[in-house]
Amino acid sequence: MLDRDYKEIENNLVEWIQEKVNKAGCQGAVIGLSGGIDSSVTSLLCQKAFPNNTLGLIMPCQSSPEDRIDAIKHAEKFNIKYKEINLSQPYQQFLETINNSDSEINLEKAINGQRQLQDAQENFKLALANMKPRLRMTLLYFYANLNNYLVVGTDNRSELKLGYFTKFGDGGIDIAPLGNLVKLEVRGLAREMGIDQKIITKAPSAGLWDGQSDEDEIGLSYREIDYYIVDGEAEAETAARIEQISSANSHKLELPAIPDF
Ligand SMILES: Nc1ncnc2c1ncn2[C@@H]1O[C@H](COP(=O)(O)OP(=O)(O)OC[C@H]2O[C@@H]([n+]3cccc(C(=O)O)c3)[C@H](O)[C@@H]2O)[C@@H](O)[C@H]1O
Ligand SMILES: Nc1ncnc2c1ncn2[C@@H]1O[C@H](COP(=O)(O)OP(=O)(O)OP(=O)(O)O)[C@@H](O)[C@H]1O
Ligand SMILES: [Mg+2]
Repeated sequence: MLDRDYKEIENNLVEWIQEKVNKAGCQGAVIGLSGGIDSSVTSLLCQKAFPNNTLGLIMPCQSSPEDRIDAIKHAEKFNIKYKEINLSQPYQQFLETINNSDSEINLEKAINGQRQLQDAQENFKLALANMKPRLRMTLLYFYANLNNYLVVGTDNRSELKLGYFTKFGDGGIDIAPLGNLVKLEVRGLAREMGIDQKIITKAPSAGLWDGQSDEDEIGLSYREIDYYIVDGEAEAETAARIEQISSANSHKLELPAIPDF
């Protein structure tokens, strides 16, 4: 699986992005830059496809300062135009508005700047966390509208199979160039493209709360997930778990249900 011609994949994806953007009658691409591997690879592909019309947006939202630095370094290393727009305050204001308007919920902990939501009730934690990618999506579309660009998503095949993304958040995109590559293949492509080693080796994280890790939250390693997706190889229990998660989240890749009567 890992033994693929990544140079050829890179060239094909650059061409594919050009085709999709041109076919849409658009001029370029806007991408959220997180300092993680998926957005680093995607932004570099876009930069190669549209050297003068690629925009990276760094959007901290009570997130890791180190990831922000990694994103800036990546953009500067590859000469990717970027803007930084900090969403921590608007996010905070959303929470305060909910808190002041809805007497049934108490968001005091979150409002007091407590980034650690680990202790919160699961529903509460996800409801708060998922607002962050949805705010980012709003800004990405602002810049897409403004510049006649497409919003280029970073979702890979592993995340799409599991539905491991926020509906209408990081899943709210126009095209997904990495959508046919599993995470381990994205790493192969990143090495081929000269992405920083630090970005390639950092633990995948949605960065929605302190210490979040994809593999911990999913309860499976990308090695297990990817070998199952690509080769069908997995312990029976692992395979069943992947299919169960995938099926529960399949609605995220479908259009809203409409009555057929
Ligand atoms: N059967 C169904 N048919 C139609 N709609 C259905 C549905 N079941 C739920 N829904 C709707 O979907 C909502 C749940 O979906 P959603 O809001 O996405 O929320 P949910 O899937 O619970 O949470 C998002 C997950 O993605 C992870 N994530 C997010 C962002 C980035 C990354 C990353 O890898 O970087 C990972 C995050 O850590 C979390 O585990 C429900 O509240 C409901 O509105
Ligand atoms: N702080 C941020 N600023 C801008 N965009 C962000 C930020 N955090 C997340 N995103 C966007 O959301 C996408 C989904 O996050 P995700 O964590 O899956 O990808 P990643 O960070 O690029 O790679 P990894 O999965 O290895 O952490 C990112 O690729 C990026 O486009
Ligand atoms: Mg990340």
